[in-house]
Amino acid sequence: MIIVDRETMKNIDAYAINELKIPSICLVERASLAVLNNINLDIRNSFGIVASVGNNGADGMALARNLLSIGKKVEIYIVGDIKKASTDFLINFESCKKMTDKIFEIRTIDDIEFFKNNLEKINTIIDAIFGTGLNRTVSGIYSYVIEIINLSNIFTISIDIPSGYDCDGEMDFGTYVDSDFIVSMQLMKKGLYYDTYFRDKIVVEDIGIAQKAIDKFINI
Ligand SMILES: NC(=O)C1=CN([C@@H]2O[C@H](COP(=O)(O)OP(=O)(O)OC[C@H]3O[C@@H](n4cnc5c(N)ncnc54)[C@H](O)[C@@H]3O)[C@@H](O)[C@H]2O)[C@H](O)CC1
Ligand SMILES: [K+]
Repeated sequence: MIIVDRETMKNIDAYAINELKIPSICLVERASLAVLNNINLDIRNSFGIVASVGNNGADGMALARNLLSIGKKVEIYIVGDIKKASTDFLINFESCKKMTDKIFEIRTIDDIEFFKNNLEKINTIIDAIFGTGLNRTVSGIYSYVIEIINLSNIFTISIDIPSGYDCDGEMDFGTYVDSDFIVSMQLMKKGLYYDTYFRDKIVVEDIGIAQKAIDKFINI
């Protein structure tokens, strides 16, 4: 098994997209389908997609669109400034806006209360707040949202990495999602592998990042 740190994963991602010209939206779509294929859709019918506005959130928007397409109950909660959203986030966010009006921004303490109360109506949380882009302490509204997710005791699936958890397993960024299951993209992340608490709750899925990009940065 190949195990990578954050920097190596970011380098591989960038090389695949910028040098091999693999469209990043294709990787995002594959990531969303990788999560979808790991959900038991016979028992999971109502979803709260909790996303920030980077590419971990982009994976979340693509998954939300796919869940809406098959008729699942989906509520989308955005934590972060949509005006700063990544291009890939906006592509599927635009579609989600056409498919549902249950899209809520979490910015204030009142929004936090609304979020907490609404969670009672769903049976699965999708954590799409942060992935390999986490680079500083989790604070403010982000930490409130993560605490509410953890206190909810609702089955929580994290995209790529539990939000707030350091990909390399070295830094304490304050708080992180206590994921029940993690679908990590393409390669096992160092922090998750060496942390026995998460290692048994994770699957690694191929999302179409070419072996040529991996070989360039991995010295086997
Ligand atoms: N193109 C690709 O490389 C692919 C990535 N995939 C997914 O994308 C994430 C990595 O996305 P990125 O945009 O780099 O960062 P995040 O979405 O993890 O974070 C968003 C954004 O948040 C800011 N930030 C960092 N730390 C904090 C903090 N403590 N508080 C507030 N904000 C914070 C920072 O600016 C980040 O940019 C990867 O994990 C995958 O899920 C696709 O799956 C495949 C292609
Ligand atoms: K995440």
